[in-house]
Amino acid sequence: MAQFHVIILVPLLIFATVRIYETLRAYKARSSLAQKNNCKPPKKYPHKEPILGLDLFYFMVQSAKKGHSLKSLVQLHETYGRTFQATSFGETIINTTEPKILTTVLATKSENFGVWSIRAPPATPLVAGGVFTTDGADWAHSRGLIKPCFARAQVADLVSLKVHVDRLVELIPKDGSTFDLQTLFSRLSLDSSTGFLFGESLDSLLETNSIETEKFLTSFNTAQYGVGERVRLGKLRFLYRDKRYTEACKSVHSFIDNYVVKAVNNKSEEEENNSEPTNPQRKRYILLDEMAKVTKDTTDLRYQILSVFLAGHEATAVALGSIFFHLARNRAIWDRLRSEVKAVGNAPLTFELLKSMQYLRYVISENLRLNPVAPLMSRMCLRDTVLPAGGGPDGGDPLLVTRGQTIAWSTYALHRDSSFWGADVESFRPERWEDVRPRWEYIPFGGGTRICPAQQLALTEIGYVVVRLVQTFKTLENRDPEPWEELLKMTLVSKNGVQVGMFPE
Ligand code: HEM
Repeated sequence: MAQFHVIILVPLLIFATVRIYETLRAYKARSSLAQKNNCKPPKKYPHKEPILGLDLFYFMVQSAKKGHSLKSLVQLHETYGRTFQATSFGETIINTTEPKILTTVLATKSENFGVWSIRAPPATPLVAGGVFTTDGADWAHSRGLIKPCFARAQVADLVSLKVHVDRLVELIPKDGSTFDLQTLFSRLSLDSSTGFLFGESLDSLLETNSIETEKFLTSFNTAQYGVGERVRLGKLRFLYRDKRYTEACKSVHSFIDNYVVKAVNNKSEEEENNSEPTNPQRKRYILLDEMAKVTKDTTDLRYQILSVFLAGHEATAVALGSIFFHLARNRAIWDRLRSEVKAVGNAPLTFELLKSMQYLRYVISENLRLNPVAPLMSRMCLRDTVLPAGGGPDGGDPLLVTRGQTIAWSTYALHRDSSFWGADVESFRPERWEDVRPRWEYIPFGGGTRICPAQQLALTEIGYVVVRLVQTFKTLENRDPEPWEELLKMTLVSKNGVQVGMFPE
């Protein structure tokens, strides 16, 4: 018996001693790092329940129910400053809108911060790999796979987009009757992104969807809703047990696998015969075809492509929706935009022409300021790191963040910092872009190493769609008496859609 105790107790004692030693060593190293760099602790949220931080969680849940999550975050920053520490289910969260911290986390020391532990667990099994959820070497592999496809040559490919926009224009009632423009933009974005990603558009604007497409869309919505719920639940995500979620993920995989197998077979055949694609549709840049040049692993390809689809399939539609939400409520802005569009006459809408239209750029930028598509972002700290600001009572001193802490920022709140943007932060005023030159105060596409690879593609597509609609319709009328109400999914959309009436030229 005594021998048994020794066998059990000695290893336990050694293990405990090693752990205590390691903890003390880490504590000492952190203290000396903080001291050497004059780090100060950040301002703290005054939790009533400081262990799990349930009071703040409850406040945010109530805000979400009222559709005020983002406004509440702005208020929290107004009260506690650009950087403050809070607790969420026992974990430390550094909330910030400090540009100096964002530069460090996203660019200069980005290798010390990751997304895997934040994004991968809730997104599994829908997406188990790929650019959006991985870090380190896996992320570099995925980013390398998609890079060639987002090069400028591809961005300027507006021929395919024209076909989809023609269909959208067809579907808009010409007698001024009320309709939801947001729904049409969602279908446009879906058609254009699937064409570019899979090589075959879902053609949802044709209203002749196959049963498979309908099933895919329903399954994808269910799966995406499930991912959203799991993100919201955080550590408690194990409580989310919905069989429909697992079934939907399987159904999405089987739909995507058809495209993957087709792309791999095509590429293998071309490589065997040393030939070019015979199908003219596949002569343009298609993300899946480009990826199949590098890997023929169908499971890897499934997650690589789904990852990009998840990140980007609705972003353009969301941005277009909020632009028209504001245009419908601002006659003077619509008129000024029309003057600029009229001035270009019938010139072909190329990448260069769209880029040269200054007021169009102002309208798009102002919209992404006021309604950033991805309003909430975060990173997990992977290695102890000294941040250049965020410490001390006014947040002006360096701050040490340690492994396992989360840095969270609300792009929505950052874009409403009145000390940079002025007192009229809540106004949709494209003219402000005549004077402001933001750097890290404005990051609708993120920044640094993980900046959105599709930024140019998205801006070109948005510009093209706006110009086409302004060319085709002389009047845009708002048919929704309500102000903007937030609907926070993975993206930020208008809860009531974009209810408008339009009259052609
Ligand atoms: C207005 C449109 C869009 C906006 C505002 C936008 C914004 C963003 C933002 C904020 C990020 C996160 C960066 C980070 O984690 O720090 C991101 C990442 C990403 N976006 Fe976009 N995006 C848009 C359109 C698209 C489109 C159309 C696609 C693809 C077709 C796309 C593909 C991606 C991918 C793959 C990533 C992950 C990059 C990485 O982690 O390395 N985005 N985007």
